[in-house]
Amino acid sequence: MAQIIDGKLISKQIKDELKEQVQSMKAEGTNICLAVIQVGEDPASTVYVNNKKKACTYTGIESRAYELPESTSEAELISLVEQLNADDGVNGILVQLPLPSHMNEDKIIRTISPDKDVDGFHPVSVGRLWIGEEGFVSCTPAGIIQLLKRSGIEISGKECVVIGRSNIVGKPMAALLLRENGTVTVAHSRTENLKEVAKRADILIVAIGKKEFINSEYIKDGAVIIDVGMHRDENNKLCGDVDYADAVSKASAITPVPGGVGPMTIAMLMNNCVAAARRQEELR
Ligand SMILES: NC(=O)C1=CN([C@@H]2O[C@H](COP(=O)(O)OP(=O)(O)OC[C@H]3O[C@@H](n4cnc5c(N)ncnc54)[C@H](OP(=O)(O)O)[C@@H]3O)[C@@H](O)[C@H]2O)C=CC1
Ligand SMILES: Nc1nc(=O)c2c([nH]1)NC[C@@H]1CN(c3ccc(C(=O)N[C@@H](CCC(=O)O)C(=O)O)cc3)C=[N+]21
Repeated sequence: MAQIIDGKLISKQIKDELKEQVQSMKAEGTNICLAVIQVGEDPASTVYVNNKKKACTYTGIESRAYELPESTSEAELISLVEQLNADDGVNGILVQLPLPSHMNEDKIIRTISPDKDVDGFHPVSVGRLWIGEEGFVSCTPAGIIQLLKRSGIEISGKECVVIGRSNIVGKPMAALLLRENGTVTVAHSRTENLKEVAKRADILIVAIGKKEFINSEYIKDGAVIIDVGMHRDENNKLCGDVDYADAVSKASAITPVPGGVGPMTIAMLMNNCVAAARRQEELR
């Protein structure tokens, strides 16, 4: 029987730990505030943004929501980000992705001050991660490391295969597994013999963006399966990049969707906000 890794429960534990830290910081006069910017009304983004607001309320972090119309110009968005960079009352800035197609996401991400980059997407944060300096780490991969550690799964020395090489999931995931002394392979759409490559994994992280793509044929007996994917099926039910019903028979541990990686992303965002406020306090 596979161990079901309960991301909802583990994320609650982390949020409870953070809640206490936020309380004691508040008692010493440090308020913590996250600014969340959403451009347009993509329904999936609205769900995620609302989950972030709820987590802020739960942990005692103030959240400021900026809901901008789809028609907002890039210059207007940049000017809002610059204003928030300069605002001492704001500790973290998150611009929800994807942005409308008339905007250059990389340019917007670079506008966010690296000191307030709680998503960990700024090139400065990415560089710090790869050279092992302290900095903000992308929330989804950071959450996956917490899931593994808190489930008692050893990373050091293990064969870790990451499928997907996006800047926000696959690449930072590879960096973190390497930092934890895993032996890391990154696979992608040009990988030959993906099944064989995936089957090497003791720990298989799947971030492809294709509904239920990975089944038991890609899985070594006893592997740990982490499913980052997020989709809705024909019946509007959430599902992942992994065919859970099939994969569960081979895995020693597996994350469900929903209730796996998703809630951890939000918990790590809260963690990054607390860290941002701490660092800014030290710099003052
Ligand atoms: N739960 C959470 O908190 C989060 C969930 N997500 C979800 O995770 C998934 C991945 O997100 P993201 O990384 O942003 O996605 P991207 O679309 O940016 O990247 C997908 C990656 O998968 C690779 N890929 C695509 N098709 C294949 C294939 N057939 N075989 C092997 N590799 C393939 C691509 O390769 P190539 O580079 O060659 O094109 C690319 O590197 C999505 O479902 C997304 O919704 C994302 C962020 C957070
Ligand atoms: N700047 C930016 N930062 C992000 O971190 C970011 C982003 N843009 N754009 C989109 C992706 C996706 N993402 C998720 C967050 C929470 C859940 C989550 O809470 N999932 C729940 C279910 C949610 C539901 O009910 O739909 C679960 O898996 O149990 C999922 C996905 C953050 N992202």
